[in-house]
Amino acid sequence: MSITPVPRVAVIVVAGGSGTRLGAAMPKAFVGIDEHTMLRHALARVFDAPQAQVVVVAPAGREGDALTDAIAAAGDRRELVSVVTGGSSRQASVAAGLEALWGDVEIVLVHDAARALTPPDVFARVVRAVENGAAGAIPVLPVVDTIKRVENQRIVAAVDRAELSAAQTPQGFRRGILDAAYRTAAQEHTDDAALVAESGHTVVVVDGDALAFKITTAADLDRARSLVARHPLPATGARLENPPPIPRIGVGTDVHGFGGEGSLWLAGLEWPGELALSGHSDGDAVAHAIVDALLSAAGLGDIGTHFGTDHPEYAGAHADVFLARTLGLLGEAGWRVGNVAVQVQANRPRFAARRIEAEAVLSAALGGAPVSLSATTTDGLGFTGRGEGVAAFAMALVVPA
Ligand SMILES: Nc1ccn([C@@H]2O[C@H](COP(=O)(O)OP(=O)(O)OP(=O)(O)O)[C@@H](O)[C@H]2O)c(=O)n1
Ligand SMILES: C[C@](O)(CO)[C@H](O)COP(=O)(O)O
Repeated sequence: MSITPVPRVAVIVVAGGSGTRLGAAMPKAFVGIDEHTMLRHALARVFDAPQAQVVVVAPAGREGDALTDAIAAAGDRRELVSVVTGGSSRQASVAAGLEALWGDVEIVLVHDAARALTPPDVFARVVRAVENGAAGAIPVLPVVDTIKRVENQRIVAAVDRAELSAAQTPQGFRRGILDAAYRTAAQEHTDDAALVAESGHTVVVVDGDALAFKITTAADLDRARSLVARHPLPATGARLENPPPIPRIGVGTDVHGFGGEGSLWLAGLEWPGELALSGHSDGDAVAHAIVDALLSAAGLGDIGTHFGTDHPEYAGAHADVFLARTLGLLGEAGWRVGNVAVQVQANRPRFAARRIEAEAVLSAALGGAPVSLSATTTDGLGFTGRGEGVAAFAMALVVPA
């Protein structure tokens, strides 16, 4: 009985670009989608299929960061990973990756780190097409817009979109064919299929995937962030099949001093006859601590990110405005509120008689999510004990919507 050997597959993950169109303060592959970088997300999906070798192409000076991401994604397959330094174009970066391939690799996939959410199925389709005899295979999606050829701001022709496809990665090739195409390339191309076609080989297409979109602009990054918020990466090296939706907790604190004008507003209630707190808004430390806890749980920054003093619309605003906006931010990112617990430290006001009322008001502002409130004094210690102000501490749980 003869056994057909399984071809050795390598993936070159190109992460060497600067990301000028994204305009972040760092090379694009190291921008965070959540607590993980774009590169880490791309590699998690690469490692979700068995590979013989993974070569990461990093921008000069960021090789160490790339190795950290690669090791985290590889888990117990650390020995498959290497990092090389990229070049001044994507093509030069792929060429650097090709130099690092092991001698026995037979099929090479080239993948953009910028297509960070590409599902493992797409890799499998590309490998299968090359295993079945194609010189090269790339994933494509149909073009959905009406296409025009434009010159000098004028339409000069309509282009039949049925003839067009949008190319994605990973792009896979027989190793010898890709090596030769890179050795003989006469010009710069934006993808590998173009070099292989230029060298006289036929490249076939397989179905692409909407999730394999390239993170090119700030809007693409927002889209990736909102998708990942609902399905975060599992722990180091773990497989991605059916990732469980993980709830997240967050913490928030706030402090305001007495000395504001008008009435006291605290925990969403007005307290006639009590000293007012000072602040850009109404100084409601309880509401603000809850906002911080919810934003922290959803990984959406903190109150200053969304409600800073540079937002005049929040001057004097009460809890309902802050909490409704926070609920909206969470919803856009794919989260709903599980519950909130908040504790106030203050000599005054006395919460015992109005605790239930405050919980109901805060809960209503959060779309009905349970809010529990407790209050304490500090035995005369600290600024709250001296009656100078109020402190609040909140914890929140958010769950995927
Ligand atoms: N010198 C380069 C340029 C690009 N790439 C990689 O090629 C992929 C596709 O490129 P693109 O999205 O165009 O990335 P950038 O070149 O970084 O972006 P921009 O064109 O906006 O500067 C990315 O994963 C990018 O890191 C690379 O490895 N080396
Ligand atoms: C390789 C690629 O992602 C396939 O769509 C694309 O060609 C990269 O090109 P870009 O022009 O540098 O974005």
